[in-house]
Amino acid sequence: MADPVSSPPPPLPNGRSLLGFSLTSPDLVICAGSPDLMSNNTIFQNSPEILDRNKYYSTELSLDNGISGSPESRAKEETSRSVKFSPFCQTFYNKELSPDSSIELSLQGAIPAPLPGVIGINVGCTTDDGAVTVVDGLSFGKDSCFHGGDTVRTNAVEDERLSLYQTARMGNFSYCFGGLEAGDYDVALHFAEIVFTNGPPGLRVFDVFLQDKKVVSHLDIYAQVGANNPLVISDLKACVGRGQDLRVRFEGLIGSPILSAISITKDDSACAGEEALLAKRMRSQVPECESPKISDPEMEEDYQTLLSAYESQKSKLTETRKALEEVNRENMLKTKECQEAWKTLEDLQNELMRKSMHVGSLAFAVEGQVKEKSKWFSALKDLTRKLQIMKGDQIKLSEEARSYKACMVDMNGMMSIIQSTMKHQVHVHGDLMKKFVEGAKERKELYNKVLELKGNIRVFCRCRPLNSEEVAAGASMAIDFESAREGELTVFSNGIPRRTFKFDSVFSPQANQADVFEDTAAFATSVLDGYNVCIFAYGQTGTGKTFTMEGTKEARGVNYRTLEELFHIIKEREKLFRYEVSVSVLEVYNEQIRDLLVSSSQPTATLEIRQAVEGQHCVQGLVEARVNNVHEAWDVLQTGSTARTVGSTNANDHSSRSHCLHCVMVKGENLLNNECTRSRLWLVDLAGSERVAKTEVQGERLKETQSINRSLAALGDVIFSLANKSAHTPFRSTKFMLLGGDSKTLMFVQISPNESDLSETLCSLNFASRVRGVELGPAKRQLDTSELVKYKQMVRMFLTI
Ligand SMILES: Nc1ncnc2c1ncn2[C@@H]1O[C@H](COP(=O)(O)OP(=O)(O)OP(=O)(O)O)[C@@H](O)[C@H]1O
Repeated sequence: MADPVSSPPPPLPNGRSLLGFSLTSPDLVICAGSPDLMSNNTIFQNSPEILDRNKYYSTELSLDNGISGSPESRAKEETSRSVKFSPFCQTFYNKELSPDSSIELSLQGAIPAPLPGVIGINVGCTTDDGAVTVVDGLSFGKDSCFHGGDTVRTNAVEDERLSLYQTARMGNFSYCFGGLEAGDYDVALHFAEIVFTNGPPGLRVFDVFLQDKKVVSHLDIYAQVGANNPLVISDLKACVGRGQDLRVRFEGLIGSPILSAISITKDDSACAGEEALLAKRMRSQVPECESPKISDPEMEEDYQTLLSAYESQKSKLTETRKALEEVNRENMLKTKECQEAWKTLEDLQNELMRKSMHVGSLAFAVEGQVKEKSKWFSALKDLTRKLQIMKGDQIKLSEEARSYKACMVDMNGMMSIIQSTMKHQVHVHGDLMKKFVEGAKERKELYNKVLELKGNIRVFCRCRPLNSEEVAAGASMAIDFESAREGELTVFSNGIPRRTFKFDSVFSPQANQADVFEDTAAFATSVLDGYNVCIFAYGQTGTGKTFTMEGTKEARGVNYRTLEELFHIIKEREKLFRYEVSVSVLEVYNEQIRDLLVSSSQPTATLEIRQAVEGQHCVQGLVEARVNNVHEAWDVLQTGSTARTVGSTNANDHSSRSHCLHCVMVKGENLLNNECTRSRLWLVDLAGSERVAKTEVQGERLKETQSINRSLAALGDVIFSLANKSAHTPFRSTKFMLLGGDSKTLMFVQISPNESDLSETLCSLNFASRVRGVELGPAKRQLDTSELVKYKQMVRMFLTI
């Protein structure tokens, strides 16, 4: 006897496998939010329809056919195991299932009953999706008869012919078609990968069961036809017994199964053949019995015995049939009970599934809460620790505050002491400041006094060395510097000492520029103390006036060194004094004043001297360039010097034919008492004095030389006027009145050592000596003006020879 149950009930699904994900995993959230799933679809909204379990588990018992079906039908089953793709699929994609995939077809025991039936379902399609889809003459209506899974929809499949594949069902689901006539059916399944459209293969592998028999195994749609392409597996044979349902179930091996459409058509030919075969077998198994005619009494007896045995067997068979029918009825009842139990079980499973999902989401939420709680807990722990530290700090601070409070009392006492000390100090400071200002003033006055004692007009004599031409010509020295340290020099003529001169300083040809400046530096201090200073070089052409004043880049002269000293003292005094320095450069040429800072391209206006304050004069409209350091000042002075008028004389190839006057204006402010000063430093390189007869010049150059000599004679007037401290300069015709006023004057008298220049040398020395003598001696104050006039006339006479 065969097993009375045609197919075992499917294994009881648990909530976890139904869900397809771990309850505590975040898959739940990801699935719900996946863009591949329709957002308005939930598992609850797509609850499966209740299957007709009366049919699902009904079992037909037949002694005639047995459970496995006839050998013929088994033979047919063997031959019908095949994989068939629809022409549609083959035409468009021409692909086959992978070797791993196989499709099995099993023929169930069937009772022949010619029933019409064609079912087409567009899986995942709802009534909202519109009209019925027709493919290959078969209509596909809205989705029904399903159990489990979710609907999926895609817009990627736009071809109208492929509209069947725009919707699908995904998950572990099954279809159950009830009310079918008993018989064989052809089942065609339509698949398309519309979710994992980017692959790779192997993301979704599943099996298909027909009437609980696996007919397709390890199906991987993406591996077969790629994404958004149809795959049709047709001619899957299913046999439906009387009162049975047709069941198609999908089980995922990797991921969830997916189905786009399903079609079922009745296979009449198979049923007809099966029916005929069944009738033949029925006939062969139940032959008609006729009573044979037996003549032999023994045989008659045997026959009767057999007949009675047959009758008894027949009655037993009838009883057995009755018993079987009874068993069948009981079985039906039990089946009904089982179906009810199954339905209850399924309800429970659904409930369990819902609960599991709820538990899953709760678990997820709890997990989140736990995480949040632990976060808060650690934050709380952190805060507690900080609070403890702060408490400790607060205790320390309280202690410190207490000690500070105690200190404050002492501090207040100290404060009052400090305040009174401060007051005293401020008072002392005021006194000190007053004393300092007075001291500074006193120092200035004393310094000035010293300079005054040295003489307001001081005369330094400097002798240049014999130049190479003079040496080559065998020139002899006319000056002896043995007593130069005492400020004396002796003039020789033909080897006999003719006369000795005494000056404030005498510099022999061996003295360098630094030696010369050593005694000059004090004048820079005087300028910053607010005194006017005038330093000029006087002498015969080519005796080194320009060399002493300007110098060269390698051997800086008085001009550069005085400026350097000036800015050095300004830097030293910067905390006590604020100074502003500006410079002008002008030349006196042919009795005309020219501003050397005005570009030669600009029209030159005749500059005139005006009286500024009592005893002081200034040039109106003279450019004054503001300078901040020695470099800026030197650059400006150099610009002016290069514009100076020079010419060639017998005595000097590059003789200065004009008087070059550099004026440095200093404005000072004492930051302690706000006392302001305004002073000038004149640095004058005079044109060379020379005798007209000696230089043999004529025409313009003669006029030029005469003009130079005239102005130098006028300089004598100015100097003597300074010596007299006369507020009124009697020689207004000279431009040197500029140098007038309360000036300290330093005169460099430059001489030549050459004996052939002796007469010019004597003239210069005499002039310088008289000037010095006039100024220095106490006789100065009682200076005889007739004597002064005599000297001036001497100078004039000498210069015009
Ligand atoms: N003390 C000295 N040591 C070395 N060389 C000197 C010295 N004095 C003058 N000389 C040189 O003598 C030459 C003439 O000097 P400088 O031009 O300075 O004379 P000057 O008196 O300015 O002439 P002028 O009045 O014609 O302009 C220059 O070549 C200069 O370098």
